[in-house]
Order: sequence, then C-alpha cells, then structure tokens
Amino acid sequence: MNKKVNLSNYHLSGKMTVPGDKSMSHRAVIFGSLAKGETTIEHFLMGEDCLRTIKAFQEMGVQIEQEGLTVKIISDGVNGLQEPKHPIDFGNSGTTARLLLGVFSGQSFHSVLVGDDSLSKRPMDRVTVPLSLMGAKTDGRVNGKYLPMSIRGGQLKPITYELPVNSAQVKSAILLAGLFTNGKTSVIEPVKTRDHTEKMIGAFGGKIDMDGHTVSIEGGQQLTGTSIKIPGDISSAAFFITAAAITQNSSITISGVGLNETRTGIIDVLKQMGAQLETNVTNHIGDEMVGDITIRTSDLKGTTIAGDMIPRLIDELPLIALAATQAKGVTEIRDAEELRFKETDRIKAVVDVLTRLGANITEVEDGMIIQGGTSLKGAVVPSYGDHRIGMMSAIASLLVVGEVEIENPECINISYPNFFDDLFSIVVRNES
Ligand SMILES: O=C(O)C1=C[C@@H](OP(=O)(O)O)[C@@H](O)[C@H](O)C1
Ligand SMILES: C=C(OP(=O)(O)O)C(=O)O
Repeated sequence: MNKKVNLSNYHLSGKMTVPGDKSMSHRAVIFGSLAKGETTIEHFLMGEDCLRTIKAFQEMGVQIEQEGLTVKIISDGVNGLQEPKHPIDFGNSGTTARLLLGVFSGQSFHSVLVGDDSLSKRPMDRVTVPLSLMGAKTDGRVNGKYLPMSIRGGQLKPITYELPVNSAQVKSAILLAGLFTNGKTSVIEPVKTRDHTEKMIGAFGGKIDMDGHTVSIEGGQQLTGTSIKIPGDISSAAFFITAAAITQNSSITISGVGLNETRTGIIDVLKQMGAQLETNVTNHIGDEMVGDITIRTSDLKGTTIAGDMIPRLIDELPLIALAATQAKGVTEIRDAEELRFKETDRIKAVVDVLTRLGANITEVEDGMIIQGGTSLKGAVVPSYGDHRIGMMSAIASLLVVGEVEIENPECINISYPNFFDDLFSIVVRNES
C-alpha cells in the first residue's frame, strides 16, 4: 500500500537517536562468526539487510541469537563454517553478497547464492575477478557476472590488488578472503573508502596494516570473540540532518552517531553549503569515533561535489540533491557513476522523483545538476524499491504544499524499519 506523507505544516525540534550503523552491523556479524568464542553485539541494526547476514551464517552452522537489539554469536572460529544445505538468499543486500563472497572464497565447500530482482542486476564481477585471482571458483549468470551464483573456494593465495572501482565492499571482500591465505594480501585504493572492516578486525584481536592508500592483512590469523556496541548510522541520521537544514524554524540534536571520517562527507558538504551544523565527539567505540550532531534551519548555497568526496557520502547523494533544490544557485554532483549500481540506478531515480516533485534537475552521465531555489509540490512518487529513495521522498514532504504519496514504501525496512516512527517523533506542527 502507498504511504501518504503530509508534513507541509511541520518543523523539526528536539533530540533523537538513530538505529545502529548498517555497515558496522554487517561486519560485526561477519567477524563475530569468524572469531573463536562468544561475541555480543549491542544496538544492532535489525533491518532486513543485516538480518540476511545473520541468516547466512546460521545456514553455515554458526549459533546466532537475537534478543531486542542485541545479537549473541558463538563460533568455532575462522575454520568453523559448514557447507550450507540450501541456496543462501541475500535479498536486497549488496554488502552481504559482496562481503560473503570473500568469506565463501576461503571455504572448500560449495555454496549457491541468490538475491532479489534488484540484487540480481548488481555487478558481482567486481569481487569475483580478484577472488578468482586468489583461487576461488565462481560461476553465475551472464558469464559469471550476476546472481544466482555458485562458489567453491579453499586454500587461497594472497594477492596485491589495486581497486578499479572505489568500493569498500570490494576492498572488504578481498581482505576477508585474505584471512584464508598463507601470506600477505594487499589492497590499494586510489580513493579512500569507508574503513569499518579494517577497524573492526582490530576490535576482534586481528592485525591489519594501513599505510596510506594500501591496506594489508596476513592470512592464518585467529580472531577472538568480543563485545561491541554499534554507533548510530550517519546515513540514517542524514535524513533528519537534511530535513532540519531545509525546514523553517528547525533545530535538532541527534546523539550517539558514528563520526568515522570516511563517512562524514555529508557533514562537510552541508557545512560547505552554509549549514549551521555542529558536531560534538562524546566517545570512541574501539577505533570508531561517536558523537552528537546539532543542526538548525540554514540558508544553503549551491556547491560542487566530486572526486575524493564521493565515497565519503555515496549513500547520502539523494539527500544532497534534495537539499540542493533549496539552496541558492546551482549544485553539481560529479564522479558519482557508482550511484548507477546501487539498489536502483540512483541517478535516474533521484532525477525522476525530484522532477515529479517540481525540482529543476538534470541527469548527466556521472551525476546530476540541480538548480536551487525551487518550490516543490506534492506528487505520487515511486520508491524504485530503494529504501534511500523512499526515505528521501518522505523528507521532501516537509517542503511541499500538499502530500507526497510514496509507492512501495516497505523497502524502507531494508535499512530503517522504524523510520516513520522516528520522523513523526521529531516533527512539531507549526503554530498558525
Ligand atoms: O561496505 C559497505 O558497507 C558499503 C559500501 C558502499 O558500497 P560500495 O562499496 O559498493 O561503494 C555503500 O554504498 C553501501 O551502502 C555499504
Ligand atoms: C547501497 C546500499 O546498500 P547495499 O550495497 O548493501 O545494498 C545502501 O544501503 O544504500
């Protein structure tokens, strides 16, 4: 059923928290399943994608239990996985598929991997090419490029690999496979991408070497179970940060958010656009920085976002495009062709949805160009089955006269099952 959102007469005020970080939740389950002993994960993101990662390891015989937002894992360690009896379904989750291909590469057993329609269109050769160089045997649809896919791994050989795409998923898949070699595997990344895998290996007692743009891992390490608390997801906080910046009379504080600098591009770009935004570091969880973000209604100006900045805010670009419709002047997003390989082609989807809402936005091959200072209007908009497009449309409803009606809103459960509850808890009706 479509979701009708009418927030044209509301502003944002108050304090809130957001659910656990998606990238870190996936990785905590992966390393907890590869580590010997007991792992406890608190503030886990119970979104559909992360539940897929749990299910996959359960299918491989790892004991994993959930209670509230806590996950408990008991594992025999890095060589304790068993051959799954059924095909493993990754649903909509690119992170699960790509990182687990790295794990499966190190297993001598056979696995069959499937996903939903969206995931079955997303390229897997970016990981199977380096994993095959290490010795994994994979096959899949269209010359091995897409799911459904089968894989048989085993004792791998280490490689040094320069990433042809700026992708933390590819880097992480190779590092995970590197654990199953008897030498040093190195990944060279021309542009730095999120480094949660590197940081989390340390939290599980592993050793990893980071030297400039090269990350190296020694095979044959034993990881040890640990207790970990996942910080709030900055990619989820970004919906409210953007909302407060572009809605009149708003001021909010979001606490307990992960502020890892490979993820805080949204903060830097909004500040560059003139946002009144402050961060306050409160604590560290392992090597991950955590803090509060305070943001007020802001007069934004257009900007250009390109190059090294892109991986630092890749999932927030739909929101930046929305904010840009309210900025003074033009905003240009470039070097963002990776958006075309997400849950949907996010360049096409953002241009379509924002155009339906009255924005002046143009698609270019590697991004989009947005004319600022436009007033938006209500419309029926497709979610494209993409959680981030659905949530962006809900945030747009704060700006429109009338309502935004979102088709297939259930995709929001992928990363943020309580999104609407949290949104409605932070909005206040304007006094007339
Ligand atoms: O490693 C991760 O957890 C992720 C990496 C990014 O994808 P790419 O590595 O494909 O850029 C991001 O878009 C995705 O939401 C999560
Ligand atoms: C691209 C995303 O996730 P994934 O690649 O894991 O499907 C996302 O969450 O925006």
